[in-house]
Amino acid sequence: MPLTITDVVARDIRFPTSRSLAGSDAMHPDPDYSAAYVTLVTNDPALQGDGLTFTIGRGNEICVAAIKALAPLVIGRTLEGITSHMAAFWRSLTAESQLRWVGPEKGVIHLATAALVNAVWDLWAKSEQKPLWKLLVDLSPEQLVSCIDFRYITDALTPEEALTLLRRNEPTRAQREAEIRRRGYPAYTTSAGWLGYSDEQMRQLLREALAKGWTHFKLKVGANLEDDLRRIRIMREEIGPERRLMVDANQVWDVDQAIAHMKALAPYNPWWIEEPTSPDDVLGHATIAKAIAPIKVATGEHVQNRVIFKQLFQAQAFHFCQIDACRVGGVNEVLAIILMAAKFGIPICPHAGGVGLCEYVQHLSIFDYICVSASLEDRMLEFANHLHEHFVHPVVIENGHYKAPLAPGYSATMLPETLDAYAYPDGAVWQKA
Ligand SMILES: C[C@H](O)[C@@H](O)CC(=O)C(=O)O
Ligand SMILES: [Mg+2]
Repeated sequence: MPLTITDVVARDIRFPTSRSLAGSDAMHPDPDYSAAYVTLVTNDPALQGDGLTFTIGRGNEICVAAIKALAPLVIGRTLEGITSHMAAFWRSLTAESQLRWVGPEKGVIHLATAALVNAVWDLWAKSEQKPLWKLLVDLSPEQLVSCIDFRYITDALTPEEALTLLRRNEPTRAQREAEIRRRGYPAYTTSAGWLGYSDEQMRQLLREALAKGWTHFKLKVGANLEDDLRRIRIMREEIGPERRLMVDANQVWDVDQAIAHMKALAPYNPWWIEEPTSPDDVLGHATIAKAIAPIKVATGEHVQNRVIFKQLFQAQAFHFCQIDACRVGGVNEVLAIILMAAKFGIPICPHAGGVGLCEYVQHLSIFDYICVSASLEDRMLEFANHLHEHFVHPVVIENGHYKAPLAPGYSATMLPETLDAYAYPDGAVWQKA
């Protein structure tokens, strides 16, 4: 009997993080970290696929509705039927003849696609008894390329070029895998620098983070210049002149404002400015990047699909590619972006400030290192220290590094008691509120 998806359960899970201001930034001062959470039920009671897409509260119910709209495209399909034609499966979701109109390949419908597609990859990895990164690492270059829908990107990356990029490092995959299993993947922390934290709280968290061995720190900016200057001075004082400091404006500025603001912060030696302006403004990013050099530009958590990433690469508009496991349409599209980044020589530093994102992106960076980039230079995973206790296999951090996850799957499976208690609006946590 082939493994068949018999049902799709979509849940609205929300955590009241706005009460502590964890996750706050200049554009999103009160996020309730949330997940539109998918379970693929199969004809094997011992095997299910779990996936999620990340939102920050209100609107999560819209993602759940979109998942329900896509579910009939998945129910009744066999895992083998999907995985043997991965690119066609992905296109069957993103190019569905009527649903496409409410995208295409962007916004709520694409977030929902990510939840479903990631759940399929989780199911595949669990059925192979491998963590997702290892499933990817064990696929041949041909198999990896066959997972990608190249529509709209062949002017930047052809399937043949993707194959060449993957074959380049194939003979040395094993040594990098051994290294990652031994040392883990380097990371930076965002957890001390949320915008809503007081100066005292920030100092305290920075001291704790330094004691734990963190060497790279991100600070939220963009409220007003006076506050930003005070907060960046505090962070520099605490971490010293050598450690890396990155700032993140979460899209609040116009292009000229971003340039002026970053010139004012330049004396504190920020390494990158993240999301200085609208994520859709490719040429605006390029203008900012030119004007504020040597400060670099990072973006990606709101870049909606591989097409906009393609333009950012082509226009030399950014220096760090911050893929998000849920913003684009799941693992398949992430593979396309990782390969384009390799071709254009841009390092991948995934976005992970959200629930479940750290659990996800560790797999993507480990795959990138072993199979594609073969380099750790200027590459780091983000770490945000929230809500990991709700996962069956939470991330493990040691001395500023993610340890390679070893449990089968894509690591986004939540505990059953979490799914009950944090269900919105009926779970105990929300009923009490
Ligand atoms: C609303 C989120 O917490 C956002 O601020 C995360 C983010 O920008 C990041 O982690 O980077
Ligand atoms: Mg950010």
